[in-house]
Amino acid sequence: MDLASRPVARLAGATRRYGQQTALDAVDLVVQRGELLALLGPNGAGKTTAIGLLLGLARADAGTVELFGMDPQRIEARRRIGVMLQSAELPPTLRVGELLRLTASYYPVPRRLEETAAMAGIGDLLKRPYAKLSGGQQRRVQFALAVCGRPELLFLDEPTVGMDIEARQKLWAAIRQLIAEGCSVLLTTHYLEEAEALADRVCVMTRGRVIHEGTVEALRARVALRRIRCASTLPIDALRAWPEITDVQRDNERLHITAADAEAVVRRLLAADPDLRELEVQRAGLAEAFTELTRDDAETSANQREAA
Ligand SMILES: Nc1ncnc2c1ncn2[C@@H]1O[C@H](COP(=O)(O)OP(=O)(O)OP(=O)(O)O)[C@@H](O)[C@H]1O
Repeated sequence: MDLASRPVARLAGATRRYGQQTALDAVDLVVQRGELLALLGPNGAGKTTAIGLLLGLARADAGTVELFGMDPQRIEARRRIGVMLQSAELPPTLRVGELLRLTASYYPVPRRLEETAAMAGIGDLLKRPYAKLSGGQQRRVQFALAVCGRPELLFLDEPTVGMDIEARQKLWAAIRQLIAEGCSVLLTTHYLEEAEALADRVCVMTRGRVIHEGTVEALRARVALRRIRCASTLPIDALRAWPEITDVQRDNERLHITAADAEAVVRRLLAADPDLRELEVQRAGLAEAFTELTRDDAETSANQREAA
């Protein structure tokens, strides 16, 4: 395999246990060069554990873990990554500019300080002590520290938690710029719109296992649901009784309906309410697909437990 087509990070059959708890159960996962892979899953799914193995913070009990084809604890591998974890313990008295200079000094070809600061939107914070910043500002500084070394692979563990909408949009733009430069990214997030906005591929985990892997489109397509919106006075209790409808909510005069067979529902709606207006039909998004997948998996596991 030539170097360019080799994955930048790889878990193969990786298992990690904590006492009786299997946090990762024979997980296969690869991050290819230049892609953004979003790791999704409910709390406790094993996302942080998977990242911890790839960072060499913990060892796998079984299976293979590689960063650039090497053991993740090798310094040659570590110099090529940038990391933004959920919690960061940084020296509180250092000023932001000092922190950036110090971190950049660990890398062979770091970015210029001004470039990093512009990328993370922290140009006005460089002289401030880190501990005095707001939570959202600290997250931006942590992002700057993760990218200052011009990493080939960036780990972002729930990077936009605590950020306001504007800060989140700016961070997304910076991530897109990094991808355009050829950087690979492994991102975990609970915001499905974040995965939808950024990811080439998504990997959905629950209870230590990967239950789906593919493009955002492929994940959406696994759920055939459509979202129907319209303005109508039809009572939702009556609509809930229609077998074609999966879910229905009312927001003032607007109805929000989820259904697998949208055409059948639309025909029935139009027949039932001649005054119906503002009809819209859309494919369901990642949120519905994700809920459906994790519910299916929970049901399958419950059935397996019953059968055992
Ligand atoms: N150091 C540890 N000691 C004991 N159990 C742990 C440890 N780290 C993780 N676990 C357990 O392993 C499982 C997976 O946890 P992990 O933090 O990887 O999940 P996650 O998908 O990152 O969750 P979240 O979305 O809440 O961050 C959980 O059941 C957790 O309790």
